[in-house]
Amino acid sequence: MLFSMMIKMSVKHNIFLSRVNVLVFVVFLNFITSSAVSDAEILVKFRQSLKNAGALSSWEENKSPCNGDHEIWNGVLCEQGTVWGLKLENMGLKGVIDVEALAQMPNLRTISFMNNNFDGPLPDLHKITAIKTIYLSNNKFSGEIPPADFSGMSSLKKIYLANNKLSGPIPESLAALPRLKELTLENNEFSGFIPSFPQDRLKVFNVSNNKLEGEIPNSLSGIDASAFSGNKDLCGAPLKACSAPSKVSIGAVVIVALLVVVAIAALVVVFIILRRCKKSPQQPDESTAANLKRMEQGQANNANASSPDHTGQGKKAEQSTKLTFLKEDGEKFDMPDLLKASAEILGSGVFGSTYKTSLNEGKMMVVKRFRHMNNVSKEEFNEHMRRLGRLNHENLLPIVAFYYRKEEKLLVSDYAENISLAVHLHGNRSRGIPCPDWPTRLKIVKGVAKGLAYLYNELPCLTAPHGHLKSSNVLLDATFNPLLSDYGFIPIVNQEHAQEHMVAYKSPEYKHTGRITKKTDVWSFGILVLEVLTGRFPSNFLQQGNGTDTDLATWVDSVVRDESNLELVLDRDMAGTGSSEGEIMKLLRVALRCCEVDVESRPEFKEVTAMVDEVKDKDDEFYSSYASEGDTRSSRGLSDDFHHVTFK
Ligand SMILES: Nc1ncnc2c1ncn2[C@@H]1O[C@H](COP(=O)(O)OP(=O)(O)OP(=O)(O)O)[C@@H](O)[C@H]1O
Repeated sequence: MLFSMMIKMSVKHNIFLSRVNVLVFVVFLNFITSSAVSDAEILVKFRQSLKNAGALSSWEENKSPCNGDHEIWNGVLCEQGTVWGLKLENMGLKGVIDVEALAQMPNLRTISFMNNNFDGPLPDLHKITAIKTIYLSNNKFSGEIPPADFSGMSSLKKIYLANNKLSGPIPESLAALPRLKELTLENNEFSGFIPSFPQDRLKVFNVSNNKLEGEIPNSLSGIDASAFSGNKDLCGAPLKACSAPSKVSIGAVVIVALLVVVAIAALVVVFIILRRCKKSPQQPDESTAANLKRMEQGQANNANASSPDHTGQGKKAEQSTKLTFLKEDGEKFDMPDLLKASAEILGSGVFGSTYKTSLNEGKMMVVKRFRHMNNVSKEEFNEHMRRLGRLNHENLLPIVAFYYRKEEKLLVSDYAENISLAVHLHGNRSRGIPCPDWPTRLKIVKGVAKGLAYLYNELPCLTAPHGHLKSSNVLLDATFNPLLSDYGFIPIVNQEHAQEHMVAYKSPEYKHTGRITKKTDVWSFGILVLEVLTGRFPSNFLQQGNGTDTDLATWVDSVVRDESNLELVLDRDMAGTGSSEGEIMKLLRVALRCCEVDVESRPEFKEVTAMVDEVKDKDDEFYSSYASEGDTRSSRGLSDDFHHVTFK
């Protein structure tokens, strides 16, 4: 308060301040911001080794990252003017995590770099000795973790490393951590035995879908079996008992030795044949590879600056880059028209990168590259695109044109002026990104429901008509009208990629039964509405396979069981909520019903649309009758312990 008053005074009466006053002010300023300034310096240095760090452009060394408990910089968590956490999620970050820099921040207790593109070995985290929670899931970290990498980290309570490509043994030093409560290592390539974690301390534990083998340590026998599923050769409680080792007879040893000799001989023969074949190699499809390369180069050049290709090679590439248009009306152009303009990268998603570019007349277009649709033939792809191209609804982003090549596909669409819901919910306020108020959020939710209902009607053959509903795929036009994007892709995305990345495959039913259903999009819609109302990233709330449901819905459900707690879950930045609590609660209950883990109890989308239609932006006399039935609506299983899923 005093600080802001002084700033105001200094601006207003600047010219009247005496030299002495200025001096006193500067000394005072230095005194109260000294620790924040040093955080700023460290973080600016930390950012230098990151790539694709556009989301951190608010990090300016001469500005403090925090104002009291409020963050000024994007992605920092503040307490009493100092940075206690970094939450750099979903930012497409790459490069090197400068641990040396972070180790200099005495108050740093939590870091999350989830859902980015970091690769290479896991950073040497034990240098940040006082750290309590580390979230690095959903990146591309790979390689072995040295056995002693976590030694000495006596404060460490939570480590999330799921969905990376980490390999080798699970480090012994992890099992030796004295305070470790939560550990997720699922969907990696860890091999060998599970070390012996001390009994009864781990509340969240998951090592499913690795290459682990051997007997599960006794201390972990009480954990749900799903936490160990999908491994190479694990046995013992909670899985089936290990079979006793059988005695090996001399005869068996002789047979195995003989087999080995035969196998080696066969390998030698194959080797000789291969060497002979090498003398007349088959030529690779040069033209395809080269054309793609040229096109990629064209795009890369254009991502930086306007650079039309005047070479003969460029001409060849132009010829091979014919766009197929999906609508009769509307301007026609070709790939070189898009590539001539200077393109700006909007971001990199799970399918590839997305660029904004402008046509000759200045019309903004968006080109999205897909790299994970290789298994689909040209005919299938064309047919599916034409089916999507026939869709027409005010809440769908139309696909204007597409381009097919075996190795990659491009989709062209109009540019949505206000980018996406994700940007407005989680974007940087200090960069002038407005925060939508309650009526705007309700308008967006209603539009999304309409768009989704239309998809259910028009694409009845698709199990999940959208399949990838999330806030960055809800684009916003100039009037904040929502436009769904990336819909209807499930049939054309490579299965393994879809399973790993698409929202539909993260639904509870996919986790439990390996299937998605007609109600999977209903679940995604529920999660999206909760994100809209709470302002929280759903990916911060991971669902674990050990019996404790810890998703965003469970957390909200457990807090608003007592409706007077509504305020505790609502986004604090959402304005315009006065006299609307009843209606907000109504929408929240609809969202929770959509998030029923049990697919049977989850409503059909038609029902959801009707319920959303009823929500108004102001309370009226109907609210009192609604409130009396409110608690009976949700039958979700509730978790007592939801603290471990909140970021703090
Ligand atoms: N037509 C468009 N107009 C404006 N912004 C867009 C458009 N299409 C995509 N974007 C924005 O560009 C960014 C990158 O989009 P992209 O689709 O590549 O990634 P994503 O939505 O984050 O992830 P995913 O690949 O899973 O959909 C996102 O912020 C997205 O909202």
